Amino acid sequence: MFLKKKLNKSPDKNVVLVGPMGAGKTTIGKLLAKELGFQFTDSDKVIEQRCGADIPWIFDVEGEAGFRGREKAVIQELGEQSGLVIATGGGAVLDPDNQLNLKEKGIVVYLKTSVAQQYERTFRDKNRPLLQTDNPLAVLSALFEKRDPIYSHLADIVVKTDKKNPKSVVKYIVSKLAQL
Ligand SMILES: Nc1ncnc2c1ncn2[C@@H]1O[C@H](COP(=O)(O)OP(=O)(O)OP(=O)(O)O)[C@@H](O)[C@H]1O
Ligand SMILES: O=C(O)C1=C[C@@H](O)[C@@H](O)[C@H](O)C1
Ligand SMILES: [Mg+2]
Repeated sequence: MFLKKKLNKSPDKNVVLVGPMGAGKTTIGKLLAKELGFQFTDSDKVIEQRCGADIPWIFDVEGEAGFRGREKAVIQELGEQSGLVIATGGGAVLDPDNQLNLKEKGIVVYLKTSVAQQYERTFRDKNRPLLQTDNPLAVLSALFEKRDPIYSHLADIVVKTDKKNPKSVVKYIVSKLAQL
C-alpha cells in the first residue's frame, strides 16, 4: 500500500490513467490526485505548455508524427518522477518505449469506456484532431478495436466508467489501490 496520506511519506510510485478519448483521464485524474495527495499532471497539457501551442495546431503543423515525438519526450520525463497521477493522451500507450516508461514506477489504471459513451463525451469538443472527421464514431470504434487490448494488457486496475459519475470512479480506484 503506497497511499501518501495514509503512510505520511513520499510515495515512490505514480498512478497512470490510460484509456480512449472521453474516458475521463483528465477529469478523474484531477480528483484522484486530490484524494491521494499526489500531484496531478496531464501529458497532453505538458506537451501544449512546452510547445506554446495547442494540440490541433501541433497536428496541423507537425502532423501526428510530430505530436507523437513530443509525447514520447514528455512521457519519458514523467515516468522518471514519482508521486504523480498522470493522465495520458489516448494514444500514448501505443509506443513500446512509452509503455515501459509508464510501467516503470506506474500503477496503470484503465478507464474502460464504451465507444458510444466516448462519442457522447467528445462530440462537442473540437480539440481532438483525430475526431475532426465526417464520422467520428467510426474513428472511435476503429481506435478502440486497436487500442483496447493494449490498455487491458498494461492495466493493473480496470474500471468501467459508463454510467458512473467521476466521484464514484475515483472511489472505486482508491479502493482498488488500497488492496495492492
Ligand atoms: N465518469 C464520467 N461521467 C460523466 N462525464 C464524464 C465522466 N468522465 C469524464 N466526463 C466528461 O467527459 C468529457 C471528456 O473527459 P476528459 O477530457 O476527462 O477525457 P480524457 O480521457 O482526458 O480525453 P482525452 O484522451 O481526449 O484527453 C468531459 O466533458 C468530462 O467532464
Ligand atoms: O487518442 C489519441 O490518439 C489522442 C488523444 C488525446 O488525448 C490527444 O493526445 C490527441 O488528441 C491524440
Ligand atoms: Mg485528457
